[in-house]
Amino acid sequence: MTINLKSAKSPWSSLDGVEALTLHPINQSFNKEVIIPGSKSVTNRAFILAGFSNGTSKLSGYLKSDDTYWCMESLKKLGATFKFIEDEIHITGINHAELPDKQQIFIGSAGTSARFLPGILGTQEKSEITVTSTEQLAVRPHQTLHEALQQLGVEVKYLEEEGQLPITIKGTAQTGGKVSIAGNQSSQFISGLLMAAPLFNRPTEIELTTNIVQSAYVDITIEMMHQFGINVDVSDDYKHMKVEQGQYQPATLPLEADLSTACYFMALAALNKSTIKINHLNMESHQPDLEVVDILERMGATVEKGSDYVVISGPEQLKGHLTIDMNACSDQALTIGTLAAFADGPITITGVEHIRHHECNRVSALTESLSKLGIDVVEHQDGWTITPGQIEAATLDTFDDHRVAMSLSLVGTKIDGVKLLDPSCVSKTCPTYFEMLKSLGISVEYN
Ligand SMILES: O=C(O)C1=C[C@@H](OP(=O)(O)O)[C@@H](O)[C@H](O)C1
Ligand SMILES: C=C(OP(=O)(O)O)C(=O)O
Repeated sequence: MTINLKSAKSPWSSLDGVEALTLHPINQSFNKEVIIPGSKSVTNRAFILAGFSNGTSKLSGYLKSDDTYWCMESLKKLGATFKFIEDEIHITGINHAELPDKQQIFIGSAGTSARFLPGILGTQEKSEITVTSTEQLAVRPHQTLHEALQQLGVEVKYLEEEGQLPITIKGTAQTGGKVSIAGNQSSQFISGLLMAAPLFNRPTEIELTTNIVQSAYVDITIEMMHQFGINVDVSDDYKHMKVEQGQYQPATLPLEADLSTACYFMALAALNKSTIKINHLNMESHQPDLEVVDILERMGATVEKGSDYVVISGPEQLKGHLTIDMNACSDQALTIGTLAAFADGPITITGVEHIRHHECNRVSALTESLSKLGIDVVEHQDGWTITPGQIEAATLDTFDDHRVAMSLSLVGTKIDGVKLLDPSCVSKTCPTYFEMLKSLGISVEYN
């Protein structure tokens, strides 16, 4: 029996049937403004917390993409209702005590749903929920989270391969209590435990046995749990967290724009001696990819930060001779790795071993892609040393990974004829990405 699917394409995907696209360079500087769609991380947290609140939440600024579509559909199957009213989404939550006795949900390729939902689904003894996904997501790391949930009284059963999706989740008479978990594979495991904790039938204490990668995502979780009425006690070193039992309360919230998506537009300006103003950003955001602004500054870009915008202007020549630890904002390692090919000296990126287990093995995917473009790349276990050189156009695989596609698209804005295969994978988090590039004057030819 195989119940996982190959594709996460949804009614919110774009570029249906487009097998490849070719990019052509800009050839002149531009000075433009853009608005970035909602954050996938914030939207899926808001959908889930609203979906388990006792009332109706009103959210604006949410993201429409494959990851958020399948999260919404899963919550609807569990009993939540979603209504689109003008530019808001109104979500009426389910009481977790009324989860269906038996149900099967499909979460697409979303790491967020895979790590945030199992805990919450394990808060009821009577219900048995099967979680299926794409084949890509099925084989990403999950078992550390599942073992932690088992310590907390949740039953997790593997339906195919040990440690992989699909799984069936069921609560028991006694959930909650103390749990120890490692945070060095994925911060999402910790976020998932935190979000479930108030709904367990005992108070929950989480102890971290390692540091947390991309720990700012845990800050986003704690901040949003607070917005939905639940407080988390955290020690200064993040090693101990304590969550009391409680019910999520509905919230009315504007959701933040996606700072990960914003980075491709900042990088585009930095690379093309151009200026971009990105409006409606939360410049105090916990989203870790905001750190890219400082990285671009180190690479020679000029930065102006406003209260709700940032302006990035690219230099004549991007600077190299840098070592950059990107552990805290590793979703952007591919973006900076791609820009490194255009710098005036080598750039070493460190601290990103865990991205070998994201949508694809991102470390080897960038090595392969830049090598095809003629760039000298030395791959390390936790990153690369990239030495700029003569770049030749090539046809590039996108590994069904939105971040590979968006990062490599940057090369096509400088070098004529770069062809990207399967560009619709950007629909995971930004279905409108290539149309946004076009609106900035970049030539995108769909093949
Ligand atoms: O919590 C979140 O919303 C996310 C956490 C990070 O995952 P890991 O901590 O698994 O690296 C990040 O890469 C992902 O894009 C979004
Ligand atoms: C790793 C990512 O996604 P996910 O939420 O599926 O983990 C990402 O968006 O770069």
